[in-house]
Formats: sequence, C-alpha cells, structure tokens
Amino acid sequence: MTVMIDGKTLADEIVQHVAQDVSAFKLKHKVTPALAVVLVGEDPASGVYVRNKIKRTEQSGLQSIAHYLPENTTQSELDELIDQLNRDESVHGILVQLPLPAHLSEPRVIEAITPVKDVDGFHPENVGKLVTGQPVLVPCTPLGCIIMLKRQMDDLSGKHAVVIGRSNIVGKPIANLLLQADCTVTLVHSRTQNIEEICRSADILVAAVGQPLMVKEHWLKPGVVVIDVGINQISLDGKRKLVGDVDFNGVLSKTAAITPVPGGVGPMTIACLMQNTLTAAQHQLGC
Ligand SMILES: NC(=O)C1=CN([C@@H]2O[C@H](COP(=O)(O)OP(=O)(O)OC[C@H]3O[C@@H](n4cnc5c(N)ncnc54)[C@H](OP(=O)(O)O)[C@@H]3O)[C@@H](O)[C@H]2O)C=CC1
Ligand SMILES: Nc1nc(=O)c2c([nH]1)NC[C@@H]1CN(c3ccc(C(=O)N[C@@H](CCC(=O)O)C(=O)O)cc3)C=[N+]21
Repeated sequence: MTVMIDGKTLADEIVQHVAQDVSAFKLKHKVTPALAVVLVGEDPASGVYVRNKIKRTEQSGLQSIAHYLPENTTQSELDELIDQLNRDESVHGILVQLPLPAHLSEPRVIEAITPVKDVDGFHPENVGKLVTGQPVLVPCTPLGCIIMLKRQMDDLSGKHAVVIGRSNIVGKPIANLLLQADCTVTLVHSRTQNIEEICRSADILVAAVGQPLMVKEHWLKPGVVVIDVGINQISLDGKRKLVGDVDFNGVLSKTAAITPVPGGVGPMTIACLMQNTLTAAQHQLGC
C-alpha cells in the first residue's frame, strides 16, 4: 500500500507551531510580524492563492497587508510600491505574486525586494546563500517538499533524486536542497533526451513541470517516493479539476509514497511562507 503524504495536515501542524512562536514574538517585541502580498492584474488562479495566503496569515497571528494593483500598473509604479514596503519598518515580509503581466520585468522586481524581507527566497543574494549552504529564507515550495520527504524517509543520504523542471523558483532550489541532504541529484527538463529512463532510476522523483498527468507508471521504479509540485487546471467531464504533473491514479501500484494534488505541496508552500515571515521578522529585530 502506498502512503499518501498529507500536506494539508502537516501544513496545519506547521501553522500551529508558527502561531505559538508568533505569540511569543509579540509578547517579547510588542510588534506583530507582517507580510505584504502584492498582486498585479486579475489572474483568477493567482487570486485563489493570494486569498489562501491571507487566510493562513490570519491563522498564524501574522498581520497581512494585501496590495491589489491593476493590470496596467507601470514598472515605475511597482518599483515605487516595493521601495515603500522595503522602507516600512512595520512590514517584515514582501511577496510579489508571479507571474507578472508581460510588460513588467520579474528579475527587476525580485532584485528590488530587500533580501531580509524576501520571504520567497528568490533574490540573487538569497539564492547565493542557498547554493553555498547558508540559507536564512529558503524558497517556500522547495522547503515544503524537503520537509515532507524528511518526514517520509529516515535518511535521504545517497538516494538518487530526479527533479523534472529547472525553473528558478522550483526546480533549481529543490535540487540544491536535495543535494544538501546528500542525495545524488539529476535535473531533467524539456531538452532531456532519455527522460523516462532517467526517471526509472529515481528513488525520489520530484515533478515540477506544469504538464498535467505527464509522469506515467512505466516511468517509475517500484518503491519510489513521488513529490508532485504541479498545479494544473484541466477540464474533465465538463468540470474544472486540479491535477498534478503525475498520473496519480495510474502510478499508485509503483510508489512507496506520494503527495496528492490538491492537498500535497500547495498547502505546505503556504505554511512555509508563514514560517519565513516569522523568521524574517526575527532577523529584523535581531533575534
Ligand atoms: N504547489 C506549489 O506550491 C507550486 C506549484 N507550482 C506548479 O509547479 C509547476 C512548475 O512550475 P514552474 O517551475 O514555475 O514552471 P516553469 O514553466 O517555470 O518551468 C517548467 C519546467 O519544466 C520543464 N518542462 C516543461 N515541459 C516539459 C516536458 N514535456 N518534459 C520535461 N520537462 C519539461 C521546463 O523545461 P525548460 O526549462 O527546458 O523549458 C521547465 O524547466 C507548475 O504546474 C506550477 O503551477 C509552482 C509553484 C508553487
Ligand atoms: N511569488 C510567488 N511565490 C509563490 O510561492 C507562488 C507564486 N508567486 N505564484 C504562483 C505559485 C503557485 N503557488 C501555490 C501556492 C499554494 C497552492 C495551494 O495551496 N494549492 C492548494 C489548492 C488551491 C486551489 O484550490 O486552487 C492545494 O494544492 O491543495 C497552490 C499554488 C505559489 N506560487
């Protein structure tokens, strides 16, 4: 029987822990850690994530500040807002929801956020720290994946971990965290020639692609642990449905453990964001 890795329950536990630490922080500093979330435009999926984030922020006892900007916001208006949030001492974490509308530069926005408030861990300075093994703010989705894997497996050391996808926000940081956990890591992507064969040698498979149900049963070695990062909206029997990058029902005969979609990596991402906001506030207040 395959183990279902329950991201929702684990995320609830993390948020409860964060809430306790936030209470202690408030007593000590007489300050409420605050997260500013910036959403540009009307992307409906982004809207759902932002609302989930705000709900979890409140459960954690953190303050949430939402900035909804219109689709036609200019780069200089966005720069101005980030500059203001960087300087505002009552704001401890800043998250600009990606992707941005095409006329705005993502690298410019990521670099504009002061690294101490960069709760996504996307700023080049924080990426450099992650790669050299001195992380403070670790990207939330990769962190959530590693926490689930460590809960599931006694020892990651020496395991062959295959990561499908090489984006800056998911694939690359996950690969770095797996390397730090002493896995042997292979990153595969759209130009990889023998992807199925490489995946079949994986003890741990992380799918972060954005292709609904791409990973099939014959791609897997029996006993593999699968982390499905993909969040894809498909239409099934006329209804909208959320599925991962892994053919969940098809692969269960091969997996030792697997994360479902929904209820897997998604809730863990948000729980880790709460933890990062508290961590950022602790650093800013010198503890
Ligand atoms: N659960 C969560 O909290 C989160 C979920 N996501 C989800 O994770 C998924 C990946 O997100 P993200 O990394 O931002 O996506 P990107 O589109 O930035 O990256 C996708 C990666 O997958 C690779 N790829 C695409 N098609 C194939 C293919 N057919 N075979 C092999 N590799 C392929 C691309 O290769 P190449 O580089 O060669 O183009 C690229 O490296 C999405 O479904 C997204 O919604 C994202 C963030 C958080
Ligand atoms: N700067 C930035 N940081 C991000 O971390 C970031 C981002 N931009 N842009 C979009 C992606 C995607 N992402 C998700 C977070 C939670 C769920 C989540 O909670 N999903 C629920 C279901 C939610 C639903 O019903 O749609 C689940 O999987 O159970 C999903 C996706 C964070 N991202």
